[in-house]
Amino acid sequence: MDPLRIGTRASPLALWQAEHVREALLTRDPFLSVDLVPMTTTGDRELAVPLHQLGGKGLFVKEIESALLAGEVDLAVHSMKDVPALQPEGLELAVILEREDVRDAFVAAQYENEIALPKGARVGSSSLRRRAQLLHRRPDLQIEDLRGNVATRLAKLDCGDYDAIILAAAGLKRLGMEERIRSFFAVEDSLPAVGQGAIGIEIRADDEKTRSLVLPLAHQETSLCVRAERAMNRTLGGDCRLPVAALARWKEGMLKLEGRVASPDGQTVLRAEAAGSDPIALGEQVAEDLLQQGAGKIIKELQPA
Ligand SMILES: NCc1[nH]cc(CCC(=O)O)c1CC(=O)O
Repeated sequence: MDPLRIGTRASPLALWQAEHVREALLTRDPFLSVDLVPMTTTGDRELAVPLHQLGGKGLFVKEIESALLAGEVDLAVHSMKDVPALQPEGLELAVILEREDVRDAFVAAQYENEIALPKGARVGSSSLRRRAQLLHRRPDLQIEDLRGNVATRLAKLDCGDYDAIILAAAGLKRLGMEERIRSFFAVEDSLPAVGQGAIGIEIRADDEKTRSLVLPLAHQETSLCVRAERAMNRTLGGDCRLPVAALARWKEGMLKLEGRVASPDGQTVLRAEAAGSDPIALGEQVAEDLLQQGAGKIIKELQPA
């Protein structure tokens, strides 16, 4: 049988995630043959440009989606955080795996957490979402751009470019670098990105063979939560470059979704929350609430010209 080809970014975290999917597939069927096909994306290449200024959505997935559509790979493994709210015609997010830690992590040499940071300290993050929420509480801090894969960002911290940096806990944990985490942000303080901590599998919508192989890897609860967060993002017209945050949780048969849209300077943080059972309706409801409060204006001002 032809090997199943997994398209992935070439970063260590992306390779870990693709390998994780490969192993899960092989656990179910040891006779499968599964190859990884690593690729470099625009988001990996354009490191000099702040994320939110790079034009176009899906900078970390576009090349992989093209390879999928062209039949060069059979499935793509993504960080859900990097996947735009809409899939290209012919592709489908078939599976979302169980979520890792959703929180943002505080990483620093000298300081234990945000409270310990002196006035005017330099914090590295290229995420407008992290920047805005941190500045909301600590307008004195200097947030500076920080791009590159996890190891690159840690190296920039280690050489003294920043007093602290913020990274997703999930990435550090997966890479076995949990000991670098000095503390975790409470989700109330740094509400995560849509899909943060979750891995998704994208396939060609008409590829029933691959679909049946990957479907057993789906995690029901995570799927519901991430679909609610993504429905919110879709309604807002947002993507991971914008100061948009969301977290859905599943409790006793009910979904609870909290969403935020912030101005990049952190002065305005709009918040909305609702509960329900249908993830799409819930996501749309929370988005409508945020739009009522003026989220559209914040998002519009941030769209590249
Ligand atoms: N945009 C890069 C990216 N995409 C996914 C993760 C972390 C892992 C995850 O959220 O699943 C990261 C790094 C980071 O935010 O620190």
